[in-house]
Amino acid sequence: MDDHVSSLQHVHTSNPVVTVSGLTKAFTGGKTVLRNVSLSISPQECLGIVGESGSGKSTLARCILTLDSFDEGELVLDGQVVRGLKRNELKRLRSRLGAVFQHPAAALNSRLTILQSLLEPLDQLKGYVPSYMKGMPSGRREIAAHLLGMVKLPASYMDKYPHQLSGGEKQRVTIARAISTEPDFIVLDEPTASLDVTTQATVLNLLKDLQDELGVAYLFISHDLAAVHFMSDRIMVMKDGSVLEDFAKEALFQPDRHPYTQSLLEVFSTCCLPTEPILL
Ligand SMILES: Nc1ncnc2c1ncn2[C@@H]1O[C@H](COP(=O)(O)OP(=O)(O)OP(=O)(O)O)[C@@H](O)[C@H]1O
Repeated sequence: MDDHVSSLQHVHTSNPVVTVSGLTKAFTGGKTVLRNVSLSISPQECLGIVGESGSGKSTLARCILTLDSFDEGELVLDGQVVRGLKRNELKRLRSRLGAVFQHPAAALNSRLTILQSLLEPLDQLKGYVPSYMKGMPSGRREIAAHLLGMVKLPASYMDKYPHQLSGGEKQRVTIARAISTEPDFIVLDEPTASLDVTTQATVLNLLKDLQDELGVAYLFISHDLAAVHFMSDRIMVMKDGSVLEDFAKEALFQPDRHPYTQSLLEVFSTCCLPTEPILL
C-alpha cells in the first residue's frame, strides 16, 4: 500500500470528528441563514439537530460537507482546518465524508446499476482496500455484496436499477454507499422524511445498529423531535439560523428547556419509532 492510500486509513482518537466554530453564512443577495453556529461531534456520537423548516439545518450540513462555502467561522474535519486546503486535499477529505439525504431517488443515478452506484465513492479512492474486505476476495461484486448485506439487502440487488427498488430499499443503498469508505462521520439529513411510517422505523433502526457496529459518528438532522430523540446522544435546537440550545438527550423533558423546544415537545409523537427490534 503506498503512502497516499495508507494515509486514508483511520486513526481513532478521542478528538472531535467535526468542530464548527462561529459559522456564519448569507446567500448572495439574501438574508443571513446561519448565525454564529458552533458545534462539536465526538467519535461514535450522534448529534441531533432539530428545527422548523428554513432554520438552516441543511445549509449547515452542506457547509460541514464542504459542499457550500461560509462567510465567517472555522470548520475542522478529522483534525484538519478546511479553509485553505488545497484542491486535492479537499477532494480526498470529501471522499471520506458520508452523507445520506432525504430523497434517495435523487441520490442514485437512474442509469447506473446498484453495483455501480454503490461503488462510486470507492472508485474515487483508487487502491483503497476497505478493512471489511481484508483477507477476503475483493472484486467489485464481492464488495457490493458485502455492502448490501450490511444494510440487509440481498446480493442479487446489485444488478438492479433504482426504479426496481422501493423508497426504503433505495435509502438502504445510499446508506450502504455512505459507509463504503469507512467514514468516521456521516451526515444524515432527514434520511427518513420521504418514507412511510413503517419504513421510517426500519431505516432508523438500521442506522442505529450500523452506528453500534461501525462506531461511526452521526449528524442527524430532522424536523421530527421524536426521531432526533430516538437517534441522538445530544440534541441541538435551531431557529432562524441560530442555535437556541444544546443538551444531552436525557434533558429533553426538563422544565427549564427553551420555550421553543417546549413548543416542539407539544407535537412530540413516537408513532414512527421502533418499539421492538424490527427484522429487516
Ligand atoms: N441556494 C440558496 N440560495 C438562497 N437561499 C437559500 C439557498 N438554500 C437555502 N436557502 C435559504 O436558507 C434558509 C435555510 O434553508 P435550509 O434548507 O438550510 O433550512 P432547513 O432548516 O434545512 O429547512 P428544511 O427543514 O425545510 O429542509 C431558507 O430561508 C432558505 O430559503
